[in-house]
Parts: sequence; C-alpha cells; structure tokens
Amino acid sequence: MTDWLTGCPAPAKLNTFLHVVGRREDGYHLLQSHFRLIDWSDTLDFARRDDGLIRRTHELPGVPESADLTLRAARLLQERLGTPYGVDLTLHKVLPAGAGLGGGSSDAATTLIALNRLWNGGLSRAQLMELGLQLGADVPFFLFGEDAFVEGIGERLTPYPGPERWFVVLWPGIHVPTAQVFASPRLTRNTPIGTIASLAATPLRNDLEPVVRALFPEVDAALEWLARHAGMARMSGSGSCVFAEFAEPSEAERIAAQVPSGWQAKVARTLHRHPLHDWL
Ligand SMILES: C[C@@](CO)(OP(=O)(O)O)[C@H](O)COP(=O)(O)OP(=O)(O)OC[C@H]1O[C@@H](n2ccc(N)nc2=O)[C@H](O)[C@@H]1O
Ligand SMILES: Nc1ncnc2c1ncn2[C@@H]1O[C@H](COP(=O)(O)OP(=O)(O)O)[C@@H](O)[C@H]1O
Repeated sequence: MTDWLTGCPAPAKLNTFLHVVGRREDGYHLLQSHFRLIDWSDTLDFARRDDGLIRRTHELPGVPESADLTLRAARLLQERLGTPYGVDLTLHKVLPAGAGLGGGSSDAATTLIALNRLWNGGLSRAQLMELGLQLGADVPFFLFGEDAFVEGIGERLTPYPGPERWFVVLWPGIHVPTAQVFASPRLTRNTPIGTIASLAATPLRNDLEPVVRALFPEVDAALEWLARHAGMARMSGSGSCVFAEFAEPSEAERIAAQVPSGWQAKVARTLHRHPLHDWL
C-alpha cells in the first residue's frame, strides 16, 4: 500500500444549460442541467499519517479549516470507514472560488477518491457519491467522472457525452454566493421538465443568469462583452464565470487574446473522463 499520492487533479465543470424545474420542501431547488468536465484543474497532494490526524498544509483565503471542503471530505470519509489513518493534505488552488466552476466540490471529490485509495477504503463509486452529496450538490458529479445530464439537486446522473469543444471561460473577478442566487424572489422556478431528447432540441439557457446579471453588474458586463465578440455567451452554474463555446481551438484563442485587462480568460477543452476515473 502506497503512503502518499501527489498531483491528483480536481477539474472544473461548466453547465452548458441549467433549468430550475422546482423546489424541494427543504428549500433546495430541483434542476436539470448538462455538466461538462474541462481541463482546468486544482491539484492535491496527500501523505498518509498513522496517528489519525487530518491536517492541511495550504491556506485558503476566507476559508477556515472548519469550512475547507478538502478537510470536511477527509473527516467524513475517515468517520465512514472507521479507519485509524489520517492525512496531511495540500491543495494547490488554481480555480477561482464561488465562480460556478465547482472547484470546491471537485476538490472534495478528489479528496474522497484519493483517500479511499490511500486508506484502502474499498468504497464503490456509488457509495462515495452518496457520501459526497453530504458535502455539496455538485460533488456527486465529479465522482461520477464523466459528462452528465444532472437532475434532482445533483444526485441523479445520466451519462451525457458531448462533442469535443473549446471554451473561453471569462472570470470577472468576483465571487457569487450560490445561496443568495437561489434565494432571490426574481428566480423562475417552473421551467418545464424535459427529457434529454427534448432538451437537446431546446435553445440553451441558464435560469440563474438573469438573477445574477441583476445582482452583479460585473457578470452582466462579462456576458455582454463575450456575446459581442464571440457571438454567444452563457453563465456557468450560479456564476460568476461566463463562457463561449467553440468547435476549433484557434477561434477560442483569438477571442481570449482580446479580453480586456482586469478580467481573467482561460481557454479550456472538454475532458472525456475525470483523470482519476479509473481509481474507482
Ligand atoms: C448551481 C450549481 C449548478 O452546478 O452550481 P455552482 O454554481 O455552485 O457550481 C450547483 O447546483 C450548486 O451546488 P453547490 O455549490 O455544491 O451547492 P451547495 O453548497 O450544496 O448549496 C449552497 C446553497 O445553495 C442553495 N441551493 C443549492 C443547490 C440547489 N440545487 N438548490 C439550492 O437551493 C441552498 O440554499 C444551499 O444552501
Ligand atoms: N477547497 C475549497 N475550494 C474552494 N472553495 C471552498 C473550498 N472549501 C470551501 N470552499 C467554500 O465554498 C465556496 C464555493 O466554492 P466553489 O465550489 O469554488 O464555487 P461554486 O460552487 O460557485 O462553483 C467558496 O466560496 C468557499 O467559501
């Protein structure tokens, strides 16, 4: 049994569309969405400890240890397995947080996958997905590990592979609090439920976009700029990142090169599978 794992990737996702189709009794919203993995990632290192302690060696601005999704994931798995092992973990943060890319959720998913291996946990993909849902609605998707049609609050997943694409992902430099977006009285919560086939024939839309545009002028400006230069633009998840989609990398690079200074642009490509897919 190996006692460390380094350079474990935690890739981001984009929502090519997102419909809010209802609300659960507990206030959580029911969604239908196409989640795609992209090759823009955080990375994590893990060193097993024999004394049961779980420690981080990184700092995350604004995120205390008690809220860090990597530590929360490690503690949850340790408890579930009843293992005597602990870990020193290090997150190399690249992805903007609170940006609709699911970075924190992906960090949590990679932690569960890596520690399940490092601690010889033996949990299946389905068991880890169930555990991951306790950490956040996006976590099961990253454990599923491939493009998916996502329903419920994020726990019902059907494989939904999309074509190879390149995206210009534009980060307007702000963090959007997901809970504030879902709490807005402006949010429409009654988009008709579709099937994969019917939705494939429907124009792509993110129901959270009008709410975020109205609350955060930076997101509105980024969407406007991208629509003008790329001919299309949508927001991912609850923002703040917006993106345009291309069939060729050269076109994406051309648009990214024109992005005004002050905004961060990244050209990202679709991933066929999560890089750690075969670890489960
Ligand atoms: C909207 C989406 C779509 O991909 O993405 P992000 O922009 O966050 O990546 C997700 O469903 C977000 O998932 P995630 O970021 O894991 O959300 P959570 O931490 O579970 O929830 C944060 C808060 O948002 C609200 N929430 C979240 C998900 C959901 N389906 N309905 C909700 O009402 C709840 O108030 C919850 O307390
Ligand atoms: N490891 C982590 N990386 C990023 N954010 C984290 C992490 N742990 C906790 N958080 C908290 O989760 C929030 C949402 O993070 P993230 O998943 O990146 O955004 P989003 O849900 O918009 O995609 C952050 O604003 C931060 O407070």
